[in-house]
Amino acid sequence: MMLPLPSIYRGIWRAAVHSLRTRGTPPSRLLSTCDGDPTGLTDADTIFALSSGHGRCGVAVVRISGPASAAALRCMAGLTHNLPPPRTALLRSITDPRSKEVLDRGLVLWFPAPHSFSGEDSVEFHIHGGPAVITAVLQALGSVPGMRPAEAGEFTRRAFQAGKLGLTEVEGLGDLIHAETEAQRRQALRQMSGELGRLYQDWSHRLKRSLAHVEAFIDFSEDELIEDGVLNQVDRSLCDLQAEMERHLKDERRGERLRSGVQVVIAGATNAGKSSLLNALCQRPAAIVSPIAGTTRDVVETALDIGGFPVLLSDTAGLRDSPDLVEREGVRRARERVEQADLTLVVVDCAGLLSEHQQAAGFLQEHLRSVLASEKQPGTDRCLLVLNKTDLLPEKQRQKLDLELRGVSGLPPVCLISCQTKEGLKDFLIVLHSKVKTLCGDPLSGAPTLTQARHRAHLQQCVAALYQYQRYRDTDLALAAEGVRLALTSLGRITGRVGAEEILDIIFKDFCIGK
Ligand SMILES: Nc1nc2c(ncn2[C@@H]2O[C@H](COP(=O)(O)OP(=O)(O)OP(=O)(O)O)[C@@H](O)[C@H]2O)c(=O)[nH]1
Repeated sequence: MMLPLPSIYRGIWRAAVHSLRTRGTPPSRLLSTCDGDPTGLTDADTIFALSSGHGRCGVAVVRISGPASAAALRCMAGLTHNLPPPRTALLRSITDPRSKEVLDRGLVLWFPAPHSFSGEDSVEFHIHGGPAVITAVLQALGSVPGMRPAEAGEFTRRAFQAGKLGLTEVEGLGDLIHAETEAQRRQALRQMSGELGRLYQDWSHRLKRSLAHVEAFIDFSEDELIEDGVLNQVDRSLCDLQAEMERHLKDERRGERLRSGVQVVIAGATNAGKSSLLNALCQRPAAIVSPIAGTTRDVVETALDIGGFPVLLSDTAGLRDSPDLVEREGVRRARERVEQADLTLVVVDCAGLLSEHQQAAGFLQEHLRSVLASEKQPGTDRCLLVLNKTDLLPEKQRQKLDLELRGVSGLPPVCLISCQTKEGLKDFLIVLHSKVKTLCGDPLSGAPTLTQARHRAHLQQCVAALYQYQRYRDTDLALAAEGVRLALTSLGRITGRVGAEEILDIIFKDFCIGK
């Protein structure tokens, strides 16, 4: 790129500041999560809270963050002169600063700023985890001037404000705390390590660069200070970026599914053994089982861990026409669940199937269509056919059925089970696990995936804004630039950090030779 003379730097800087001020909202500030708090709580306060879980436990951790941390440590751990070496546990008596009564004997740790979780001076007290000890220490801390109990998430908010964590890392941390299965833990840890944040930061940087170039072209091309090829370069860069974002969005919601749980719905005719299957999978009588057709009327949900993947399993009302209003509502709900399901387990009573149908495969295809409410060939990748009650079949017939259905095109994987004898359940679980795994993807392999609907919405806005650039590129460059600015703002809402200063930095870096 051709660069202006040093005397022009100031002009560029002024023009850039001016253009950012006058053309729409600058994508500058940190997100409003950090805005002033109407409750009057300020970041100058030193905050404290029990950071370990509530209830009786061996050791409880009380965390303090803010400018008065050192004072609290001194007065409560009897350290009149020197503070302990940073990040080194020291066994001390912990006393009430008012009465000087010893409250407990425990470990104290000192984390001077900026090398702490929150980026501020911080202290940890590792005390005995009895409720009376915890209450006494928290009350004593409340009596230290400048200290107050922390609001929910305030330590993390301070870490974010101090630039210790990006928004995606903050979200990863939240997910890690809430992770209930192994795969969720892996995904959350990966996000917390900043991989997703770095991907978005890279995109953000490329957008800022393009925006800076377009802005400069608008302001200086008439003075012939900007090379003609600049816009073509921006076109190429934005086109590449858009393709990357669209690929990232085409992930079939695997990361979000893993984060919130795979919706697996058990559906089928009455008395097929759907509730029995739910109970067998969760190993408790969660749903009522009875020989009376139409027993289950509402949706019964349970959360399961299938080989490290989270599953939300729903039993539904048996599908049949009924004059009963309540049952009809149950069937409507069942159909609604099937529509929203990531995976449907279509349960069929195989004893009834054989006695009534010579051609099991043909009947099952028809049955699947009616359960999945699909006119076309039912999607075989989002469903499993579970033939239950094999214990009622003579062995020969069971084998015949197995052979007949193996590899029939147009049918999803077929599992023969008996909820009564548990035969076939192990193999069924293997098939189910593999399905769920495919639906969630491997959280550790490949590029980091989207994990939240929030990210998806902002990214979709980002891509739409890049289309705006393309649309106006040849007719109205100011509107096209606005598209890039909107894209940057949308992306900034994910990462939580887009600053006008950063755009100006890039203008300087790219256009000032010798700097
Ligand atoms: N022999 C045999 N009976 C079973 C098996 N699984 C379920 N049953 C019986 O079949 C009947 C219906 O079972 P449910 O689990 O209530 O069936 P459902 O599909 O939930 O029935 P609805 O509530 O009517 O939709 C009960 O009497 C069960 O004990 C099985 O594998 N073998």
